[in-house]
Amino acid sequence: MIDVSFKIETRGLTLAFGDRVIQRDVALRIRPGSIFALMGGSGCGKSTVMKGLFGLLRPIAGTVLIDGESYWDASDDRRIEINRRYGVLFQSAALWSSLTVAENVALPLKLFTRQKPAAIADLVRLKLALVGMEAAADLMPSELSGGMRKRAGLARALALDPEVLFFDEPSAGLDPITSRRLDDLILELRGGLGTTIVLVSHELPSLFAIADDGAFLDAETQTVIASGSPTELRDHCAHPTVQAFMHRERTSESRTPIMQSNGGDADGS
Ligand SMILES: Nc1ncnc2c1ncn2[C@@H]1O[C@H](COP(=O)(O)OP(=O)(O)OP(=O)(O)O)[C@@H](O)[C@H]1O
Repeated sequence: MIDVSFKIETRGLTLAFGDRVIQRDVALRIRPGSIFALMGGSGCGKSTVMKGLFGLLRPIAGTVLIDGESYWDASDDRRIEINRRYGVLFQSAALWSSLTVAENVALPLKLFTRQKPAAIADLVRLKLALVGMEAAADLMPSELSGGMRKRAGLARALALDPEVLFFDEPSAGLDPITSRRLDDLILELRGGLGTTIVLVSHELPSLFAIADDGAFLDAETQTVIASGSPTELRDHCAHPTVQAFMHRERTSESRTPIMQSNGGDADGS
C-alpha cells in the first residue's frame, strides 16, 4: 500500500561515484511542509544524497519515494513531470550571467509552461516580490550582492510553484545578518506556501533557526547515524561525532539578535 504520510521517503538509498560508495542504506522520512536538514561534516556526502533525491544522481541501490511514488523506477517522461514539482537552489545560485534577474526568473516559465509573455511577466513580478527583489528586476547578476543573488535564485526556484524546494548551503558566503534574513524568508515561504524544504547546511545558527527535522550523515560509517531536528540532536544525541559537530565553535556561532531592523539587507540590497 502507498504511504503518503511522507512527502519524500528513502529506503536503503546508496549513492556512489564509480565504484566509490559515498553513502549507503540511507533512510529518510521527510514530512510534508517540514524543513528537513541534511547535516554532517565536510565531504560526508550531503550534496550527493540530495542529488539522489531530486534526480541528478541515480542511486546504485535503494528507493526514493515522492508522495509514495518511486522516483527512480518512473519513466524518463514521468521523472520530468515530477521534477517540475521541484525547485532547486544551488550554493552559487547559478544565475545565467547574460540574462537580467527578471529574465532568469522567467526562464523556467518559458521552458516549461505555455503561458503568454504578459502572464509570464506578471508571474515574474510576483516571484520577485515574494523575495523582496522587485526593484532589482532589470539588474544583471554581476550587479547583485551575495544576498541578492541568493534571493534571485530563490525567485527562480519558486517560478513553477514547487512542492519541494532543495537548497544546497543557502547561507554559505553570506554575512550573519543577510543569512538571518534569508532564513526568515525560507520560514515565510514554508509558512505561506506550505512548501517542503530540504536543505544541506553546516551553518549551525541557520540550522537551529529553521530546520524542524533532519538526518546526520557520517563520513566514516557512510550512513545516517542520527535523526531528528538540529536542536534535538544537539540536546539529546550522545554520539560523539554529532556532539562535536553540534557544539563546534559554540560561542562564535551563537546568534546575536539584530538590534535594529530597517527592512533592507546588510549587504546593501
Ligand atoms: N562528481 C563527483 N565525482 C566524484 N566524486 C565526487 C563528485 N562529487 C562529489 N564527490 C565526492 O563525494 C564525496 C561527498 O561529496 P559531497 O559534496 O556530497 O559532500 P558534502 O557533505 O556535501 O560536502 P561539503 O559539506 O564539503 O559541501 C566527497 O569526497 C567528494 O569529493
